Amino acid sequence: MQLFSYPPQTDWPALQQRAAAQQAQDIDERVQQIFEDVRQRGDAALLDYAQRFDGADLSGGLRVSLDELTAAAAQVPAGLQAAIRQAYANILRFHEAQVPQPEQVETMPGVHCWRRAVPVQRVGLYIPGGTAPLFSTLLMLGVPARLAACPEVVLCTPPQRDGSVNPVILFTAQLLGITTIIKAGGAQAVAALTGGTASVPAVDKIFGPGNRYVTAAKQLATRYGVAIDMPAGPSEVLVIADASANPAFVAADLLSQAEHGPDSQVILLSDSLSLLEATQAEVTRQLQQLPRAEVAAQALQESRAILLRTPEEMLYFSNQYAPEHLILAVENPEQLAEGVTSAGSVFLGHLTPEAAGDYASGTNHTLPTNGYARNYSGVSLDSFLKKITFQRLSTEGLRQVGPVVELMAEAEGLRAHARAITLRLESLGRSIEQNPR
Ligand SMILES: NC(=O)c1ccc[n+]([C@@H]2O[C@H](COP(=O)([O-])OP(=O)(O)OC[C@H]3O[C@@H](n4cnc5c(N)ncnc54)[C@H](O)[C@@H]3O)[C@@H](O)[C@H]2O)c1
Ligand SMILES: N[C@H](CO)Cc1c[nH]c[nH+]1
Ligand SMILES: [Zn+2]
Repeated sequence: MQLFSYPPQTDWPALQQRAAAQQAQDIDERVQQIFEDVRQRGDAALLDYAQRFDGADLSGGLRVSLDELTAAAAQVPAGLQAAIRQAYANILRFHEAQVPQPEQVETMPGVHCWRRAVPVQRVGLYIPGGTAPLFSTLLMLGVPARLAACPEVVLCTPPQRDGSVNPVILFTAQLLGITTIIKAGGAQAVAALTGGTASVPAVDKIFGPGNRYVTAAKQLATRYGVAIDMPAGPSEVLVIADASANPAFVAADLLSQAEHGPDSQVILLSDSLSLLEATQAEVTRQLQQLPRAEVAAQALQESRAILLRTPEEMLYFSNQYAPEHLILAVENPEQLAEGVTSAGSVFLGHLTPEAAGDYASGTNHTLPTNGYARNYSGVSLDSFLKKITFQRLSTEGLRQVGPVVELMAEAEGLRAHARAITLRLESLGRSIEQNPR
């Protein structure tokens, strides 16, 4: 992890470009080929990719059978089952608070307008499984999908080498009532959810994080009329730490995102050189103890520890960078938090590790990466809902709003629009004097 002091502000956006550059053309081209292949060969293409990328022989079928699903719980230790249930309850509580309230507005006498939330009808949930089976991600997507009452939920996740799906993922799926589970990962899974195959139903919206192939594939899916939650690629964290921070805690937080993948990026900002140096020493020490040390070490090569001058400067940097996760390991985190304008999710104080949000505190961990926190929110209940507006005009309402519309339509040169009002007003017996023209 390289140490920088006072980098010129003009260099800051360049940090963000790193991942963008990696989202290179070759990945897009590869993903396009995979889409075309899945479109032409359907399930046969999925079977080939499972063999090639996951080392799995799926000739027994792409779908998880009911037997596989029901056998999963017995393979999950009771303690882990209880932890998953607790996380489920917390995530549910947080997302239940997002249930939209009914809206009814009478904008003019007799003009009634209202909005109703309806679930996206067919949703695809992508659960990463390339290097770690992220059953926690299934909770993050499955809980709001269930709360929204989406009628059709299709889960895709890469198979293990023996052709099975990780039992903890299956146990979590059972908890959520999800039964359509496809053994497919990467861009090919996203392609299958986009166009459908014999075994994979096409969906209206695709959710979930993944590596660069998955993220590029989701972005390609939007060109075929399928919606996505957001670009949620390789994990990131930015920590703002002052002299009051504990270097061991900060190092652990940085490593917790570095261990996700070689293309993760972690950034440490501080106005204390001694904190930066102590944290770097801790990172080196703790890294050696990690089973995924090699992965984390690769991520650290493109990560940065940066000495800045003031809390305002650190906040400015962070808002420009727009991290997926922002940790405020400072004495007065509330004050700094008020100035946050771009971040996926924010963690305040020395006792709030980002790992809490990854698993169990209740907030959603599917978040925008690579600077997309500038213009996207993370997954929430809203992501699974569409809001449809309704209206009804009474006689009084038509008389009130009609003349306004007639005038505006005429001014735009759209006579048919005006006539749709005029004919109705005349049917109600509007006098010539009432006519606005
Ligand atoms: N932003 C978020 O909210 C969030 C949340 C959780 C995880 N993540 C990120 O998700 C990612 C998970 O990545 P992962 O790789 O472990 O699992 P993954 O499931 O995303 O990807 C695995 C699949 O990638 C495909 N693949 C691998 N190499 C390929 C190649 N050379 N060509 C084409 N396809 C290839 C394979 O099909 C494989 O099944 C990590 O980067 C992690 O940081 C992000
Ligand atoms: N930190 C990830 C989001 O970037 C989510 C996760 C899942 N498991 C552990 N962490
Ligand atoms: Zn994580």
